Amino acid sequence: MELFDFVEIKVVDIIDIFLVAFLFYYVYKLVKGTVAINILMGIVVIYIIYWLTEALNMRILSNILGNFIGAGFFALLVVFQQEIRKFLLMVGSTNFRGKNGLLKHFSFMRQDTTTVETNVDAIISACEKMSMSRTGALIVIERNNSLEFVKHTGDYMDIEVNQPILESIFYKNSTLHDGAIIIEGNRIVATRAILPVSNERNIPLRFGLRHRAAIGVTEKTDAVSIVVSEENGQISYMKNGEFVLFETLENLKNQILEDLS
Ligand SMILES: Nc1ncnc2c1ncn2[C@@H]1O[C@H](COP(=O)(O)OP(=O)(O)OP(=O)(O)O)[C@@H](O)[C@H]1O
Repeated sequence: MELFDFVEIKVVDIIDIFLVAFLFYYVYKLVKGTVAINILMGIVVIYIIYWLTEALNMRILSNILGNFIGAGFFALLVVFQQEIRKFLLMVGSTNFRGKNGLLKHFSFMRQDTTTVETNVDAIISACEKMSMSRTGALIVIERNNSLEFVKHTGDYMDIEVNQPILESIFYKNSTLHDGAIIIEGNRIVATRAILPVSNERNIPLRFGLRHRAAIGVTEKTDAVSIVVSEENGQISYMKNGEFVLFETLENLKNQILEDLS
């Protein structure tokens, strides 16, 4: 008799294992570096103790922990509200989109059918210029999720994206320089918009409100944002509630083009 005769692995089991691994990977990615990781560890410890008390037939303790775990499921939805939201956004927007993405074949599932391409060249050139002159800027580019809720906090506009316009909006003495601009397709549709600020604890302290706001909008929607720091001219790119690292502006341009495709 073979040792593993009793183990029958079907294709479905393999898919199951992959999906669980995928789920764990994303849960870990979301909670890594946040306070949520401590809560998650607490839950794992309680679950292990519960499992042990069950195995050892310790009925009172296992009953108490069992009830706690049962009710805990709903508590988890509240505690991990931000993370669950981020996770659903990540699953729903990032990984299956793109030129060859799965959702491309299900075009009826997309809210937006914008065909006008954003002038990414103009955005990058403007950022480069603003970086050299230490001009602070915050640019948000809409993807599938509507940004109506942030647009109405600023002034509605309808201007074509081009380098001089971007530079003049963020020019220090301009009346429009404060807050964020929102880009839809190749139009600047709002200026002076106030974005939701991220509460993420693992954002380094050297980043102030402009950077937190740029992260915040990408946590709540699938938009991408670009910041030019007034303090040091550094250009940052944010997506899915995180900084996206890049080496050169050419890399950044290609990354944005890929994310918008
Ligand atoms: N919630 C927000 N939504 C949109 N814009 C914001 C928000 N909070 C701050 N800003 C913009 O960021 C500007 C500077 O903020 P702050 O100095 O705290 O940012 P920072 O991240 O340190 O960036 P910098 O490196 O440019 O100083 C503000 O004057 C404002 O224009």
